[in-house]
Parts: sequence; C-alpha cells; structure tokens
Amino acid sequence: MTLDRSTRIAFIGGGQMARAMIGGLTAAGHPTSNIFVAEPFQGALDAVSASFAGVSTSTDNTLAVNFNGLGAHVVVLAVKPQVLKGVAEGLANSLKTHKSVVVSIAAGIRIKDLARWLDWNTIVRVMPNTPALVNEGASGLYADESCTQQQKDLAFAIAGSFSKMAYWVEKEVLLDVVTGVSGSGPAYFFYLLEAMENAAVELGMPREVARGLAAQTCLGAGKMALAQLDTDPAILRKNVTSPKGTTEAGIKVFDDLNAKKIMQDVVIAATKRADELGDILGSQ
Ligand SMILES: NC(=O)C1=CN([C@@H]2O[C@H](COP(=O)(O)OP(=O)(O)OC[C@H]3O[C@@H](n4cnc5c(N)ncnc54)[C@H](OP(=O)(O)O)[C@@H]3O)[C@@H](O)[C@H]2O)C=CC1
Ligand SMILES: O=C(O)[C@@H]1CCC=N1
Repeated sequence: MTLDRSTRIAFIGGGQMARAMIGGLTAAGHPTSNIFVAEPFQGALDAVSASFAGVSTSTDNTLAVNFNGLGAHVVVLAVKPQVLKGVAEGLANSLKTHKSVVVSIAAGIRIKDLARWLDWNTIVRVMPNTPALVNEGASGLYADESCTQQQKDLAFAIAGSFSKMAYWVEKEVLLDVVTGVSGSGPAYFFYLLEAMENAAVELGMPREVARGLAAQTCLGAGKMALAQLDTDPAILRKNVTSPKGTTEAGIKVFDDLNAKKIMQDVVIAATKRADELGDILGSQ
C-alpha cells in the first residue's frame, strides 16, 4: 500500500522520538484516529493523548499492532535499543497475523538481529531526528531485499512526512553515519547554542536576547546552507569573514584549538557508538 490517510500506524514506545514523528505526521495531515501508541508508562500515554487528541493508546504493545482488530499497516519500533530485543520478541505473533511493515528507529540495531528477534523480516530502518517535531527533520533509511519496492516507498513516505530531507543509504553500515551526523546532530547544535548564549550573557547581554540571537543565527545559517547545497560550507563561511575583521578573530580561536578536527571526532565517536550498540545488543 501507499501512505494515505487510511494507513494505520502503530508506535511501540511513546517517548521523545515517537512524539516528534507523530507531530510531523499529524502536521502533514495524517489523522490521529489512524495512529496507535503503546508503552508501559500511563503518564507518557496521557502526555501523548494531551498533545495528539484522537490517538489510541494502550499499555499493551500487542494491542497497538492489532489496531482494534484491523491490524497496523506499519509498526514503528521507537523504544531504546537496550529494551528492543524483549519488545520485539513480544510482537512476533501479532506481526505474523497482520503482516505489518516494521520501521525501526533504534540506533545501531541491525536488520538481521531484529529479524531474528521478531521472527519477521519486513523491516525498514529509519534514522530520524527530533526536529521532526517542528517539521524540519532529516532522516536516513535502509532496507534490504526482503522488502518490496512498495513497502520501501511506504516507509519513505512516512519518513518524508516528518523530514525535510530523507535519503536512502546503500549500505546498512552507513545508517550509523546518519546517526552520528543527523540523528545525534541536533544535540551538537544545542551544545554550541549553550556556549554562544553563555558567552553573550557573560558579556552583559540579557539571557533571553542572547538565546534568541543565537537560535535565529543557527536557523539562518542552516537555511542559507540548504538554499545553496551545491556550495561548499567553507565558501559560505568565507563570505562572512572580512579580512582582519571580527569573524576572522573568532575563527582563529577555533583553528588554534583544532575545533574542526574536534567536530569530526564528535561525529566519528557517535557513529562508532552506534556500531558498538549493534555489536553488543545485537549479539543477545
Ligand atoms: N531521541 C533522539 O533524538 C533519537 C532517538 N532515536 C532512537 O529512537 C528510539 C527511542 O528514543 P527516544 O525517543 O529518545 O527514547 P525515549 O526514552 O524518550 O522513548 C522510549 C519510550 O519507550 C518506552 N518503553 C520502554 N519500555 C517499553 C516497552 N517494553 N514497550 C513499549 N515502550 C517501552 C519508554 O517508556 P518509559 O519512559 O516508561 O521507560 C519511553 O517512553 C531509540 O531507539 C533511539 O536510538 C533515533 C533518532 C533520534
Ligand atoms: O543518543 C542516542 O543514542 C539517540 C540516537 C540518535 C539520537 N539519539
């Protein structure tokens, strides 16, 4: 099937990322009556209901897959990688009954391991990010030959509803790189924002002004980079940098500290951790 308003989507886990995806899906017009969220903590389900009126909820994961006896077309696994094995094993029978397409957003966990736990192999891995909540998500996807083109298209359409940029990657290992760049990436920018805001406050700026200036600058720089994707970001940076001016003085501090190398190491460390999670948790 293709994604349309009648597509029944079940979320297993109703945490940060599930809510960001549901926010994107509903903003794109998907009816809440065709979304079901299951998770063990009633408080989290209440928060989902408060944000998205009309979404069905349950503390029983199999009820979400069962989707009021109709069956979910798509089951999104949105739990932490550490609990995924137990969750997956509990869904095996319901998935076979309803033949749902499984979308896993868990960092690191590979299709072969998930397929073994689920005893089911119609699986697409998607690595989204939390800006999905404000309709600015970026996602990478991977599926192997056990999915049909139609199933891949369905998963891509779902990712596309909460992602401004969505890309298939050719090898599963590249999803770890997606995780290191855009999955974890919002946190790197928040880290920079924290530092920019604190510096401005130390220099006498009221905090709310500092926060607004820094956040809008981040958004503006991102929009400029997106508007000129064929331009190397180094050129965009040079366009801001007047000879012997202020930016040059600021960037010199970055260069003296080898900050570009540090940023590369950050992305590499997050990517390696995704691979490690796949090795450690996948061997269960
Ligand atoms: N956060 C992010 O930016 C991103 C996260 N991801 C991936 O998304 C997944 C979810 O992460 P995130 O949303 O941050 O995590 P959260 O902890 O916010 O959400 C996970 C949810 O799953 C619930 N849960 C725990 N056990 C079960 C269970 N047995 N059955 C059903 N639900 C359960 C948790 O409930 P409780 O709190 O009660 O334990 C929690 O609400 C992870 O695999 C992560 O790798 C991918 C991209 C970005
Ligand atoms: O930190 C994590 O493990 C998850 C995956 C990507 C973003 N958050």
